[in-house]
Amino acid sequence: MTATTSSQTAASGDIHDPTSAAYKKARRKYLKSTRNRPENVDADWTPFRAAEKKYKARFPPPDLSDVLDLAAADPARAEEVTRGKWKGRADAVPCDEIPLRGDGSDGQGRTAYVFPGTPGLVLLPSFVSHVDQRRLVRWALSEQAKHPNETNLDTHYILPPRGLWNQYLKVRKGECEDIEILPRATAQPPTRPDTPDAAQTEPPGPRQLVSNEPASPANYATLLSTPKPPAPPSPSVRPVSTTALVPRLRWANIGWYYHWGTKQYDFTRGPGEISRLVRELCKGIVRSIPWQRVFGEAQSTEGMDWGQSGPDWPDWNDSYEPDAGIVNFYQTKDTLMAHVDRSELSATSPLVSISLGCAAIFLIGGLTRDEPPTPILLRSGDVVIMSGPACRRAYHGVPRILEGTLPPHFEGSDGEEQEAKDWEIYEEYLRNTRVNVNVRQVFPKGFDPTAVVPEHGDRP
Ligand SMILES: O=C(O)CCC(=O)C(=O)O
Ligand SMILES: [Fe+2]
Repeated sequence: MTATTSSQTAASGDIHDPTSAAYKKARRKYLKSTRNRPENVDADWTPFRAAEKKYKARFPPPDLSDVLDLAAADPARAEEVTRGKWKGRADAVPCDEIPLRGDGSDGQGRTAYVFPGTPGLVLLPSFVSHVDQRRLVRWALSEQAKHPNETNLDTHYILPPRGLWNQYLKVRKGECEDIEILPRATAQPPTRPDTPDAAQTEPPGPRQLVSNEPASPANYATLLSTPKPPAPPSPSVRPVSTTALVPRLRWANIGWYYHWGTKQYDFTRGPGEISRLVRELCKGIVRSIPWQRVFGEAQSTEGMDWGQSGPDWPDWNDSYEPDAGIVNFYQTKDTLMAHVDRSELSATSPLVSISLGCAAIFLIGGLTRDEPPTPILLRSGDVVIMSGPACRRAYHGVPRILEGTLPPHFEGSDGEEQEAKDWEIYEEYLRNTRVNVNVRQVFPKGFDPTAVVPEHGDRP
């Protein structure tokens, strides 16, 4: 255990302890910010918005007794749960345990949970082995968040060719200077803020999520012909050191490239790479689910619209093929507001979401914001699957990252890791970070994108 670990939950930093500096500071800020607040300000909130507000609250820290936390009942995770201070309840939400397929010889967690209130939602607590969790973190920072993949920082900065994180490792190891990373805008004429292009830039900061038409095989030709101009770099961005930029990394794409301005995939850029590690892990996860137990006769089919070709779940063991996604990097104050992922043509195929590092509150609701969401405490190694018509396009979000919750298995070097020498730099970053690997399938089985001609123009 390192020195930072034992001190992270000391009195000064524990928000739950009314005598701590952290508690008093949060209280002061709360009183200041609510001083002139009109009454009834929350009268019009949707149930989803109300839940977001509840878990976002800095003061008093939210009560998590109605948050599903399956680790709270798992003796193997006791240290992780007690050390982190934040704790929900294993019986907070109605859900049913189902056994996973396979013999369990891989030593991973072998049970999943399904939710009668949200058919198609599957939770696999502690599914990813500790070794794979560390591998995924290394992969996300060192391999995925760099060219030719795109990150949120690429629009505004000229990032080092070896990738921001690899540059940072060199700086931290004393192998090079903490060089300034230059803004992209200096190399180009300034953009007037009122031009249409500028309106399509994703501003620095939290991801902006606006409404878009759901993608489907029927509108694929339109998607192809929608212009997707590159987002212009912000003219107000200043040079910044590598060290200062690392905590501002928010996302990196996986596979097909996403165009934030139109909220559509830019298929003209070709299929981006999808790493073997992620592909095999996700395919293994989907194959391990007894889908019959999730969608079979026992479950209600009411309101389950699978579309013209009917339920596709019986084929998923063979037809599931991840080809896109995003790695999200959250610092402890970051949130992801309620949204629906509907840019993929397949509206039912499993979306596999892997949590790493610090824990978070995940809210998953229904097809509108009016359905009260289910709150789930996601910890490192947990996997969520969103699938089928009631869940794949359900509203969901992450209103809170839970500080001080990095589990013990990320601490210290693992003797078997070849590059164990630099692990402490990863560990330090993870103390304030949650990484989410969010993997999707864009094209439904049997859909041939090369056979479609754009509405106006040539094939990509
Ligand atoms: O971080 C998470 O658990 C969810 C991320 C997500 O919903 C997304 O990337 O669309
Ligand atoms: Fe999402």
